[in-house]
Amino acid sequence: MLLSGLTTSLDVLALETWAPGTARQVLAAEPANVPAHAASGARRPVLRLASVSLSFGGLAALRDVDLDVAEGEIRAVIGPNGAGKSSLLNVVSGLYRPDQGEVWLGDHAFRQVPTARLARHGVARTFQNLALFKGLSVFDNVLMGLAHRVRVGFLRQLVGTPLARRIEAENRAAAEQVIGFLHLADMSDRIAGTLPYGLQKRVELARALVARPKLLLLDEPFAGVTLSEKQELAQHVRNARDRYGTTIVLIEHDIGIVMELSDHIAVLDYGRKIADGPPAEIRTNQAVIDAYLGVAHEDETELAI
Ligand SMILES: Nc1ncnc2c1ncn2[C@@H]1O[C@H](COP(=O)(O)OP(=O)(O)OP(=O)(O)O)[C@@H](O)[C@H]1O
Repeated sequence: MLLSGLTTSLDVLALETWAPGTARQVLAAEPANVPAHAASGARRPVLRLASVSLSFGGLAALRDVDLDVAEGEIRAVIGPNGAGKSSLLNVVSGLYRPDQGEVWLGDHAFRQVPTARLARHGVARTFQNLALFKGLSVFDNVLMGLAHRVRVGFLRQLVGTPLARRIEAENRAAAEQVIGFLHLADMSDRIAGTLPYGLQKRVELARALVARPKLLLLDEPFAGVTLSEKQELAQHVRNARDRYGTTIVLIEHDIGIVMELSDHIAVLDYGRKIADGPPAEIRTNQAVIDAYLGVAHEDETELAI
């Protein structure tokens, strides 16, 4: 418990923190161009993809994709099966290194985002298949969302000290806060694996939010949950953006919920971005309609454009 608890106020110890305006640029494998928003003085996007291409053998999963996601936005990335959605999310979270292009997290430009330092760059993600510790309580699962902030060696030195106790108290308070915010307080002591699937998804959201990420990546957050759970979860996602100002990027097949929830939607088809705009525009975009009608999956055409 102490180990998972020892993290919070050690913002001081974070190796690198997200500090727009003051952050140094790191790890640009090649010299990064100054992005247009910086040159113009416009507010910088929280996430930017610049000409990102990725291929597997001869197969192009992403082709020259640009994407700007503004602070506080809920941005969905949709597209038919195999369009490149997961590839895009995996590039943003550093699991894949693009063949070409850059990913910008605030002021930091990367050819390959360093997965191990994702949290320190203010990014959290959830996974399509739940990645909870099923044998731990809801509370302990949420605490784990803070476990990245302190180095283990330092943490050992701290055990038993007043600082350690203070950090643990702060972590527990942060976990309680987000658990309450997501209406999970009644089941805080329950073993996560015993909860209905929709609630487990909510616990995963709580764990991703506890460190107050600037950017939250949601990988098919509504897959496998019931209709009413979907509505609840969507409301929680919206509340998280409203309360914490979290910028959210989600990939999702349920177009109905995407249309309701998103401020903007980017559409991929065969690895190319074919549209990007507010839901009303996407709904009537002919290239999008053609892309969806070109595949014979009912769940995708349901949204039907
Ligand atoms: N690790 C990999 N190795 C080889 N090919 C891959 C790999 N990951 C993705 N691909 C291929 O890249 C293309 C894009 O796949 P991706 O999973 O990104 O699409 P998607 O839009 O997320 O699809 P889905 O909706 O079915 O999950 C597909 O043709 C896929 O087969």
